[in-house]
Amino acid sequence: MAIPSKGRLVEPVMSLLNYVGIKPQSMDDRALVLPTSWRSLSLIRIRPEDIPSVVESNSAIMGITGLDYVVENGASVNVVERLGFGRGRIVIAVPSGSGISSIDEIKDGFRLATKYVNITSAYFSKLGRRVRIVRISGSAEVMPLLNVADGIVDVMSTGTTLRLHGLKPIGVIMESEAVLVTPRELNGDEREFVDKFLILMRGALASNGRKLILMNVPEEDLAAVLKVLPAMEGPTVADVASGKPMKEVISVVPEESIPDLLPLLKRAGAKDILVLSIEKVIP
Ligand SMILES: Nc1ncnc2c1ncn2[C@@H]1O[C@H](COP(=O)(O)OP(=O)(O)OP(=O)(O)O)[C@@H](O)[C@H]1O
Ligand SMILES: O=P(O)(O)OC[C@H]1O[C@H](OP(=O)(O)OP(=O)(O)O)[C@H](O)[C@@H]1O
Ligand SMILES: [Mg+2]
Repeated sequence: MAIPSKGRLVEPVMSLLNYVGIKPQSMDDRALVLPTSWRSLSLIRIRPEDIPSVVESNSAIMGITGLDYVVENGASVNVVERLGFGRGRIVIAVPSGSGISSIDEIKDGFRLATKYVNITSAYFSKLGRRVRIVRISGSAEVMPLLNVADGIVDVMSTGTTLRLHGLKPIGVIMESEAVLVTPRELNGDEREFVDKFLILMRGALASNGRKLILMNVPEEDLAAVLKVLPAMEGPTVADVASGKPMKEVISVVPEESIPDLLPLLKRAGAKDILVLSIEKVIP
């Protein structure tokens, strides 16, 4: 699997893999190939912008990178999952005092500094506009200040970096987030491996923020307890083998509901409440 060697995505990708149960076996931060606790899986650390090419050539059967880099690269790969982190918008931004407030006001010859050369040129070609693209590989926000360009196309998340450099967004070209990509063609074994990974990864993502809660409830209090208890699909109510008029109630609830939920459950009559972490949810 190709994973980012630098930048924003490194940490969330490593923690996602950890969640799935994949642990790198090398601690050497210079190592580009990391064997893992899954014997048939190695992680290859690649620049995020190069990951689409590596996956397209079948040299890795999976890769995690930004959707923006997949589009920019133009590689023919399948985007099999959106991962919900590394979210941003690729925007066109101009100096706040420029008097320009929409893309329509960007005329032929306008200089745009960007590392998203292909995305930018495709966008303006479609509009029939001939902008001048200044290829850079980072620090885009400073380029208008230096008069290297009249505006930029770059990723924006909170907008802080744009504001800090006297820029304002005037249009969104695309939304981006981290994605899992695979080659167009996989053999049977590879497909099986990717499917196994996907089941575990979706399970880990779905379990995020959820807790398993179990409790004993005297039968006469059951209705009151069920009234306050949220559940994924209705709580499970099971008999307790003690012979007492007692039930065991099991449910999966959002983690943030726990502080409010516990006193409500106690008051409703629940006893011996256990709150447990969920490793995976496989539908
Ligand atoms: N502030 C941000 N918030 C969320 N996602 C971001 C942010 N900045 C970049 N990304 C996304 O993270 C991915 C990898 O970013 P990376 O660190 O390589 O680049 P960058 O920070 O955008 O640029 P550079 O390192 O070239 O300045 C990209 O897909 C990008 O869209
Ligand atoms: O809209 P904002 O929330 O301000 O985020 C946008 C900024 O984040 C990214 O840079 P990053 O912080 O990763 O810095 P670097 O890539 O220059 O190290 C990106 O290149 C933008 O400059
Ligand atoms: Mg960065």
